[in-house]
Amino acid sequence: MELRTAASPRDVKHYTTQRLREEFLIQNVFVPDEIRLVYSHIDRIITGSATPAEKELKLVAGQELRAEYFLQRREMGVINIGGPGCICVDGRTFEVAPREGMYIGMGKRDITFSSTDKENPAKFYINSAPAHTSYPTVLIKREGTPEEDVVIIKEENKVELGSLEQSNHRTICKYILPGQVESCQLEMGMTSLEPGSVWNTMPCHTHDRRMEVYLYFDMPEDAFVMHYMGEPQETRHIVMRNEEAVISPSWSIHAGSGSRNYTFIWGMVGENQDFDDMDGIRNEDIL
Ligand SMILES: O=C(O)C(=O)C[C@H](O)C(=O)CO
Ligand SMILES: [Zn+2]
Repeated sequence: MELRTAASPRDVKHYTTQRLREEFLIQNVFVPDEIRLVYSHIDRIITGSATPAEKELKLVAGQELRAEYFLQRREMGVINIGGPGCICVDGRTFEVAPREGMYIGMGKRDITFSSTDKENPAKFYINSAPAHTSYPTVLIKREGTPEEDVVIIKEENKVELGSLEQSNHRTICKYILPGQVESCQLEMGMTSLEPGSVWNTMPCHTHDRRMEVYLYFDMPEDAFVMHYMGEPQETRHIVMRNEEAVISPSWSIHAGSGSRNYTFIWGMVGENQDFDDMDGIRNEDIL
């Protein structure tokens, strides 16, 4: 597991392009037949993936957690951005179709990932955070009929906003948050931009009580997103390619404009789970 330390805004404004990328950008997120994880000291979020192709992959705690098993003191959210696959949690197998997710509660010991078709492997994107209690483990679907251990995302949690005129027409689909899927601190969701719209999270915001990680995807090789970070009056950009993630400290804006439309997964952890607790920054005030 790779370790990233926290960073002060007073230092970050002096970073070169390369240093900014080393601290905040996560590349090679999905590697076939590997579980790859990055541990950040910022709210101790773990960001990573399981990409089972030829073989089943088992999640283990590793040296860094000094735990008997990965979720001994943690919770995790997973969203599959690849082909169909399965996640087995303590002997119970969940079939996870493309764009479906899971919340796996603290205390679940044995977690394995597999793909249905090795030619079109599942790509399980993972966010995990420290937890204090165990909430139910559920499969999260965007549509369908609720069943035992299966939650359907409520219509009120599919929020369309922005406009083509402002190049930011998009839908925020909230997978894990209070009232939808309960968790200790983790919130996760997926935002999809309409064709012709390229701006996410604009007008932008900060939220001092939560940090956030974005994973950009659904982009061809030659496309990119200029991801903007930094204090609102000290903005910097990171050029991001398909299936790369970026860490955003609580003091930083997190927005992007792409060379075309794209999709991204956001994950937040921290002091509260109030999605609307944001400090909006007026377009006139950003520097
Ligand atoms: O496009 C957007 O706007 C978002 O998806 C915003 C993120 O969900 C976010 O930053 C939540 O704090
Ligand atoms: Zn945010």
